[in-house]
This record gives sequence, structure tokens and C-alpha cells, in this order.
Amino acid sequence: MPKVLISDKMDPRAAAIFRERGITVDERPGLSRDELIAIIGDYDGLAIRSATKVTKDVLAAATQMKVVGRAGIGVDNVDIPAASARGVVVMNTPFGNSITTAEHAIALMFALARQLPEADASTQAGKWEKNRFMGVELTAKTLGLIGCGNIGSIVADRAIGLKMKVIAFDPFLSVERARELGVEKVTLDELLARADFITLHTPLTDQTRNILSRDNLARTKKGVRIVNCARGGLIDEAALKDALDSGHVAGAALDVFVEEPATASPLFGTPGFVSTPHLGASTSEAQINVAIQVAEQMADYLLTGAVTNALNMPSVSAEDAPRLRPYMALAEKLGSLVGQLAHDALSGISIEVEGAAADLNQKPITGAVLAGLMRVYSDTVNMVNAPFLAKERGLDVREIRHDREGDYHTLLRVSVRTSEGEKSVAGTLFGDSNPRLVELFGIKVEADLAGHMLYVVNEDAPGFIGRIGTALGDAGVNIGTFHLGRRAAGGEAVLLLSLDSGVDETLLAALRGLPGVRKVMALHFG
Ligand SMILES: NC(=O)C1=CN([C@@H]2O[C@H](COP(=O)(O)OP(=O)(O)OC[C@H]3O[C@@H](n4cnc5c(N)ncnc54)[C@H](O)[C@@H]3O)[C@@H](O)[C@H]2O)C=CC1
Ligand SMILES: O=C(O)C(=O)COP(=O)(O)O
Repeated sequence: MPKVLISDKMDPRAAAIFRERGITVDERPGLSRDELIAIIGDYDGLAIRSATKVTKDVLAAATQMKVVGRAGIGVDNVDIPAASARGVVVMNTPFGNSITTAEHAIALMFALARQLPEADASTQAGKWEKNRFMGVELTAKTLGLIGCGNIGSIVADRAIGLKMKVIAFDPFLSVERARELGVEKVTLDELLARADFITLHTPLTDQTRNILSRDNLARTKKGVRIVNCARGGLIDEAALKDALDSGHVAGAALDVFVEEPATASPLFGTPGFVSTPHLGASTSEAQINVAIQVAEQMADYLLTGAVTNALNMPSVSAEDAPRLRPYMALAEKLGSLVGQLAHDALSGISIEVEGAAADLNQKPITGAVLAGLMRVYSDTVNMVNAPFLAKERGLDVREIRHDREGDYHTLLRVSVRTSEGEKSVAGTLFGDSNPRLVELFGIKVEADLAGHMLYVVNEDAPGFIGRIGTALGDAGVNIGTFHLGRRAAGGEAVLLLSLDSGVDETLLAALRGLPGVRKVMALHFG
């Protein structure tokens, strides 16, 4: 039974879903890094929010880990390349808290426009400073969005409802989408020069880090008000403090900080500064949404192999997962076969699907072929990290889909480019579920790829099969099944034997010495 750890505060519905689905779950919010490392090795899944840092060290200790599920959007607290390298799927819930976060940005915009926190503190202190607080209207002001994805678009919609003019800087926003949203797409410089309010809605990446740098803050309109409900690190906090002190920036509201928890910051106490402790996603509605979604997604993956909202793996729907399963098994076996047989450096690999296989999502099949292939080099490879490892090795991966049906109702062909030219193997499913090899380097041969096997290439001449059988028998190796194929009578023949035990180097050398034998290799399929 899989085991999941919930290491951040999460709505109890998440744990309930894991339990209902037969998954053991422990809820341990607030663990230190060392405490997490000490126990993480027991778990197949880790459910987190933003507090848990899933670093390389944590992943190295997570020897059973299959999936990290983020109940929320931002995954900058997860080392995704390290997770991918270890074959751990990383999932998030990309929409569950976006309305809530957009509403928080709007709330902070109003808080700045009307100085609500200061006015509240003053009133509750019994001061009644009616003349101290003079606000500004949002109506007719220009809102500049940095990032116009899910949350940015919702903010745009709400701001348009408030009669603001909305401009957006987002290199990935198409002109059509901008038009649909009623937003004007602009450059960053234009946004900085024109916006009365700026809100940020990008992930934290190398491109967005410090996007409101000291220089860029200096380019903003005097009296601008800035809201960051996205990630700490998008704004230079020291420069923001100076800009507030000088009065260039009239107000700034931060929900997120470079260092979290932010218990001390030079910004604290600065006039015009408002802050919340990373509350963007903290509404009961959003927390219920993300908790349910992350638990369902993780349980689906752990129990059925269905993949939803993964950041490092193609999606596999719950409906497709059972149909894909036998193809993935076939794909792994064919990948493993070419990996074991084509020993020299591979420059490229083509994965072709034909007939019924062409109706399926090809990405997971490709992942499984690459996993089978790369496992020849490392036993920690799975279909999550295999595509990354293949890329690292400079392997050119091609996917080809043929809608026509050939000799088989469904076929998967794997061809590798080697220094000796292209080599190809193909397989099908018998009875829609049993993987079978049907072609090996251009020779028709029908075999189940399982356990210990022996691959022999020989001259097609009488007496040969008897000699192999005798040599194996003399060594005490029992033959399970026997598959023979040949290019033409009297030409080259291929023999694939399944054996009840492995063959050692001495026996391999003896077999290679038999008359007519051109090649002998021991193979193994997990
Ligand atoms: N404060 C909080 O509690 C919460 C914070 N967030 C943060 O909000 C961020 C945005 O969330 P979504 O809108 O759902 O993500 P999204 O992926 O839908 O949108 C992000 C947008 O940023 C744009 N972008 C990427 N690089 C850019 C660049 N260099 N310059 C300008 N735009 C760029 C993308 O094209 C995309 O349109 C998340 O990454 C997360 O960090 C999300 C939820 C809650
Ligand atoms: O979803 C996100 O990206 C958030 O930042 C929300 O963070 P949280 O789950 O509230 O710690």
C-alpha cells in the first residue's frame, strides 16, 4: 500500500481522500529540514504547499518517492530538475487558488488606494484621523500587469469591472488573447512609464527574478502603487524601501518575500507599505479546491498511473491509463531490447506507432521506450527521468504516427541510429494485452521478452540448433521457449531463447565458439 506524507498545513479533505483510496497518510506540518530528511525515505508521495522545500538533499533521501504534489500553483520550492533526474513526478493544481489569489491582489490594490491598514490601526487606536488619510480612486487609473496568465487574466477581468484601463507585459500573451481579455499588450518599458498601479503575476524564474529592479523601479511613474502577490524575488526589496522613502512609489503591498517566513524586513513600518504573510491562496474555498485536487491527482498516479498536471511528465488520463499500460510494458521491453543489443553510441531513436496504437497519447509510450533503453545504463531510470537523460546524452528522439494498419492491428516500432546504420525492432499486443516481439533487425521472429534470454545470430545451416541445445544442456541451463527467424533460407538466422537461468561468460564464450555462430548475447528483461 503506498504511503504519503503531508508536510504542510492542508485542508483535512486531502488526508481523507488518501485514506478513502487505501493510501496510508501521515500529516506532519512544520518539520525541520533534518526531520523531513530523516523520515522521507518511507514515503511514496509527498503533498506540500509553499513551506516545505523539496531540495536536492530531501530528494536524495526520498528513496521510495514517486510523486510530489503541490497543493497550489508555484513550484519554485521544488527542485524540479533534481526530481526529474530521480524519476519523481512533480504535480501542481494550476487553477484551484487562482481566483482567490487574484482577489487578494485586488484587495491589496484597494488597501493601498485607501490606506486601509493604517486607517484601521489609527482608528482602533482611538485617534479618528479623518484628515490624515486621503485616498485615490481606481476608476480610470491604468493597471499594469506583469504576467497575464491565469491569475493575471482574472485580475484584468476584475479591474476592467472596476473601470480601470489594463495594460499587460507578458511575452507569451498573444495579441488575440489580449484582445479577448480587453487588455493592451505592451512592452515592460511602456508599462513602467504608464501604470498607476502595477501588479505582478509571473512565476519566479531566471527571467523574472528582480523584474522590478532598482533601475526598473526608477522608470515607473511617480506615485505608482505596486502589489506583489506572486513571488518574493520579483522585486528588489531594498530598492523598493528606498523608493517608498523618497516618495517615488506611493504605496507597495507585498504578500510574498525573498525570505519566508518574513519576520523582519527593512520594509516593515515604512509609510505606504502593506503586507500579508503569503495569504494569496488562503481562503477556505481555494484550500478545499487544492487539497482535494492534489490528493486525487497523487492517488490516481500512485494507484493507476494516471498523470494530471505534472510539470515534468506528459499527462495520462484515468481513461487512457489502463489502455496505455500494456503498450508501456511493450515499449519498455522494446526499448530495453535495443538498449541491450545496440551497444555502441546511439545518435538517434525513432518511435513509431501504427494501427490501434496510433490512437493513443504517444508521449508516455515514448517515455517508456526511453526508460527501457536508458535503464541499460542506470537502474534508477524510469519514464519520468528517461526523456531528460536521453536529452542530456544528445539522443535525437523522433515520434512517428501511422494511422494505417499493417500486418498487425497494432504495432510499435523502435529504430535506433548507430554507427552501423539503423536497426529496428517491432512488437505488438496479443489479445490486446500481451506484449510480443514480432520483428528483430528486419527478421520476423515472434517472442515474449521476459526473464533471462539468449540472442544468437548464426548461419542458417543444418545441425546448428542441436549444437546450441546440447551446449546449454551440458551447462545445466534449461531452455523455456525457442524462437527462430531467418532472412532467407541458407542466409542469416536469429535465435531467441528464453532460459530458466542466466548464462555466465564462460558459457557465452563456449557458445560463440560453436561453428556457424556469428554473435551471442545474454539478455535480461525485468
Ligand atoms: N501569493 C500566493 O499565495 C500565490 C502566488 N501565486 C504565484 O502566482 C504566479 C502566477 O500564477 P498563474 O497566473 O496561475 O501562473 P500562469 O502560469 O498561468 O501565468 C504566469 C504568466 O507569467 C508569464 N510570464 C512568464 N515569464 C514572464 C516574464 N519574463 N515576463 C512577463 N511575464 C512572464 C507567463 O507567460 C504566464 O502568462 C505563480 O507562479 C505563483 O508563483 C499563485 C498562487 C497563490
Ligand atoms: O499556490 C501558490 O503558488 C502559492 O503561493 C500559495 O502558497 P501556499 O499554498 O498558501 O503556501
